[in-house]
Amino acid sequence: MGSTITLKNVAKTYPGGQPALRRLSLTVAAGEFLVLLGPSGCGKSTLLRMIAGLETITEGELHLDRVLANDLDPSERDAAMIFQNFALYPNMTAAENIGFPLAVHKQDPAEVEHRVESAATALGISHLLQRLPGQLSGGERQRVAMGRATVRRPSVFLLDEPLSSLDARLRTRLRLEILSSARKSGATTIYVTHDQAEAMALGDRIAVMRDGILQQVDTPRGLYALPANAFVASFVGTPRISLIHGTVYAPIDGVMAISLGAQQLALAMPLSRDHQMLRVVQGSPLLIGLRPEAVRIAERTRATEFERPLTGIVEHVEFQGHETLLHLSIGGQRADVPPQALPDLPAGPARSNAAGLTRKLISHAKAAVRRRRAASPLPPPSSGIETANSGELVVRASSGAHHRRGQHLPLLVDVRSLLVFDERGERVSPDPTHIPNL
Ligand SMILES: Nc1ncnc2c1ncn2[C@@H]1O[C@H](COP(=O)(O)OP(=O)(O)OP(=O)(O)O)[C@@H](O)[C@H]1O
Repeated sequence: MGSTITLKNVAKTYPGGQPALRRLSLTVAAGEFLVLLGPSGCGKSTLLRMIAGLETITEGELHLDRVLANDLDPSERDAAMIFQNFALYPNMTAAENIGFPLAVHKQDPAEVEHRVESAATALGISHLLQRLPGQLSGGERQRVAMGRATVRRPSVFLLDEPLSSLDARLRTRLRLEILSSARKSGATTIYVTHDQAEAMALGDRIAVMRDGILQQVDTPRGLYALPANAFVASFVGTPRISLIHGTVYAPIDGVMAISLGAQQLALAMPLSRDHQMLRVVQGSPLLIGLRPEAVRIAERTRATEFERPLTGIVEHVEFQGHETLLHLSIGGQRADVPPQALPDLPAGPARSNAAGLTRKLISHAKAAVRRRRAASPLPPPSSGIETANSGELVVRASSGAHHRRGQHLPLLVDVRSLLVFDERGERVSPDPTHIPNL
């Protein structure tokens, strides 16, 4: 059975360096498969190595099954780790490499043979057991390495980008094998990657990190539909979310709308609770996030009660086989993810509590009232769409459809699917208590 891994305000600063991890708190349940996801240098490997006992913890506490483990020797942690380039003993056969951790502990040779065979069968390498590493392909060597890590049946399985040196097809196959082997063994697994597709495919939950700060921990579905901030929104999902600079207009006696530059989206009346809350950020610079599935190509006469029309000019056509991606100009300005990493989540479930968000929004209210006095009315839709800042909106088209550069396309946007972030990149809509129906 796997161990519960608890990190409490864990921090790491390498000698003479910047903090690599800042006060990170996280609990991984026994038997859970957690993926650590983030760009290069965000501290993923550091965290994994601290759990394995290969790196000291500067501050905070690590508990394995509620036992304080900060100073436990790696051999006392019942954890196995696999690295990107796992070294096998070149003069030992695959069978001897896999059985090595058991032989070291002087296990009965018959038991060693049995365990090696069952590990090799699970990984589909029984026929390779008598070969030396030099006689194996990269993928086969990696499976032997996995066999060596799993043969001891550790409580904790730590994988640091184990598939990144393999080709895409093999990677897809091996990641399923890793998943099924982790499920069978019941070990608690932490898997490091910077590949969001791999993270989405594997994780029970995904912990997204940036600059040594935990940004969000959630299921793949939760991360996609309700990203805590613009960084998470843009890191998760293919194709990437379109982030466009926008503003909320909330006239006392008119329809509330979101301006995306040259075009506007009137919000559906009566306003949803999420959209009522947007009143307090009116006039502020915002980032509006549109996932491709929030937009469809259709004439305005086909609009449902929640869809609003936009016009897009095709800037680039990306044929993907099963679908075509269209990069469109809508007269808006593409927004970048704010450069500063947002501070760690508060401990516990407060983040998913609507009251927390409401409090935060209300704290904007005074400033909003001041801005409202100065706010200019909703600008009239402009007659032409500037394409200088081109291709800010990405939408899906069927692979059979033929589109060409410069074509004007009628679009419908489902305003219930808008993700709205403040200037710092923190999500202000929708409300964290429910998931938009993407
Ligand atoms: N031994 C070390 N001494 C000093 N600084 C280090 C050391 N190891 C890592 N760092 C720094 O700590 C930060 C986090 O590194 P880490 O390897 O944990 O990131 P990562 O997210 O795993 O990156 P990658 O995906 O590229 O492997 C980086 O800024 C890195 O330069």
